[in-house]
Amino acid sequence: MNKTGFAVLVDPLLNKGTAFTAEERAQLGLQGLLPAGVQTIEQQEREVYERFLAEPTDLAKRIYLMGVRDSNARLFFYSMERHLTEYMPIVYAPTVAQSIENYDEHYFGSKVAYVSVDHPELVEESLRAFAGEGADIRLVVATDSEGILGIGDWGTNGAEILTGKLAVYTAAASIDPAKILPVMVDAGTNRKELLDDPRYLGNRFERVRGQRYDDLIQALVDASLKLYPSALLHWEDFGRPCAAPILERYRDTVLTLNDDIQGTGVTVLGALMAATKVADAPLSDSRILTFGAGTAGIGIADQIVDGLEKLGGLTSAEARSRVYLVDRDGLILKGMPDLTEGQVRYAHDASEFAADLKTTSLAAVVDAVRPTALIGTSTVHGAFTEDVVRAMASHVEHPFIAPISNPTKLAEATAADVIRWSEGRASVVTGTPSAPVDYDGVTYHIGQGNNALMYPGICLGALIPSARIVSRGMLLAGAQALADMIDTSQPGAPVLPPMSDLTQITRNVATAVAERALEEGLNRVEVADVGAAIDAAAWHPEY
Ligand SMILES: NC(=O)c1ccc[n+]([C@@H]2O[C@H](COP(=O)([O-])OP(=O)(O)OC[C@H]3O[C@@H](n4cnc5c(N)ncnc54)[C@H](O)[C@@H]3O)[C@@H](O)[C@H]2O)c1
Ligand SMILES: O=C(O)C[C@H](O)C(=O)O
Ligand SMILES: [Mn+2]
Repeated sequence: MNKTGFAVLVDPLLNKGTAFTAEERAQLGLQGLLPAGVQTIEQQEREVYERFLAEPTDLAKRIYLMGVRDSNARLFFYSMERHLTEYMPIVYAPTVAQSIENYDEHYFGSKVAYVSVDHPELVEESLRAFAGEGADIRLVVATDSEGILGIGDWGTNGAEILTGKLAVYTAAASIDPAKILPVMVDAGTNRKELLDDPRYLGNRFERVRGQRYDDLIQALVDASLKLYPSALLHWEDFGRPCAAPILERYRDTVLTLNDDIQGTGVTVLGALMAATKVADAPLSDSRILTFGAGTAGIGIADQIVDGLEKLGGLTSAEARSRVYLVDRDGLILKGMPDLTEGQVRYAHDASEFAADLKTTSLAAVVDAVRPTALIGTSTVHGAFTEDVVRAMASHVEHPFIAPISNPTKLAEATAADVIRWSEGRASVVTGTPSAPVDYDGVTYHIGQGNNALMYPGICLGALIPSARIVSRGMLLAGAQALADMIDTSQPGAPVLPPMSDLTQITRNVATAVAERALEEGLNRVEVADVGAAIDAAAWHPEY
């Protein structure tokens, strides 16, 4: 049944507000519901952008823009397309973290589907209710909010991470917002302030673990496969105990992507490949030290190892031996208690090191390991001190240094400090945007090492041929496509393409990923021309 009257105006995918023409107003029963003036989308957009500029704080800007998204999606994306670089840090990281931390003051619930560990039998109904009968959902994005960025467990207040990821999907990959379903998995929260806060809206109990939790996740996977068999399931910001096990359970049989593990892994691998061009060293010479061996840290390690093996020609054992991890208790060594499965893969033998090595000193570990690349996924602000960066730069002419913990306040170092302390020799990427750095007559542009560069393209590339799974080969093809966009001939050039090129990055990644899926025979539909299929699938924010 076609909607009329207010039902049109409150549907963000139908609403045009004051841009409805006189004819449309008559047809849709809107006469009397709008002021007399008729605007073009350009006029509306100018007003949106002026109001965006006038809002006093980043958080106020985000609340305003997401309000536009919720009332008129085409207008929001039309505006985002025009001001992508300015809107990204507001809609997405780092400002999304402020939305979540201040949720109680500003939200009454986010526009997402909620599923509860108490009611796995209602999961299918929740998805149907949110998407509407007959919806053509191609992408399900789920979080349980246990590990939001680096700010931890935010229970259902973490739902805003979904609205941020969704906006990026559509802005970057032109995925029709009507085809994306965000799901807040409510398994409780371990944040005491929330449990004690009368305004908290999620389940008021500690996180449920074990069989009941696994059953809820299985119910979500089952419902998604049943209702939307060709959809990709994207997992975001699950906590360390759950993220990797969920991915391992489903990655070989279901079309699925863990953004923090795989999206981050390919982003950093792409940057590392570009950095080896700057260093004029083969990828196979890389030695990796990852500080913060959790979900993202292990995801990056695994992805780099796959790259060293398949692109660098090392054996799998050789590739693994090039990775060193430091976590809370220092350098990860065989026999340490309570290692995760991922950490065990990279635990080194203590006999490789001097007996008096202070394994909890990052600078001392850098001196012992002599890594070419240092990656920060620890959430420890300032952990890459001057000593650490100078140690990196003393062993390698062009080290790769990636303090990518989010949001900005948790980053291991600033780009400016890393450039200064390495005397302009390090290739740097940061998780949130960094201003260019002037040092010794050169302007250094800093790549944003954020999985936003990759997850839209991987997903689009998997959806175009309706891939059965996201294979390791598809991920590597994506990383290669990213690295291929980098021209390192200019001094100060970044090792990742700029966020302003996000739609082109996404297209290149998607093309490579789709072509690899076809080569590997993972496609469920035939695609003769990937580029034409991407164009045909694209949703455009126009009236
Ligand atoms: N830029 C990106 O695209 C991107 C993607 C994913 C995650 N991240 C960031 O990475 C960070 C980690 O995320 P995660 O999902 O891996 O979290 P996580 O909790 O799974 O991992 C964090 C790890 O850091 C370790 N750690 C904590 N304190 C430490 C210390 N003092 N010394 C050494 N290690 C310490 C923890 O023990 C844990 O293993 C977050 O800030 C997140 O925003 C960035
Ligand atoms: O959300 C981001 O900005 C990147 C990443 O997924 C993270 O968890 O930090
Ligand atoms: Mn994340």
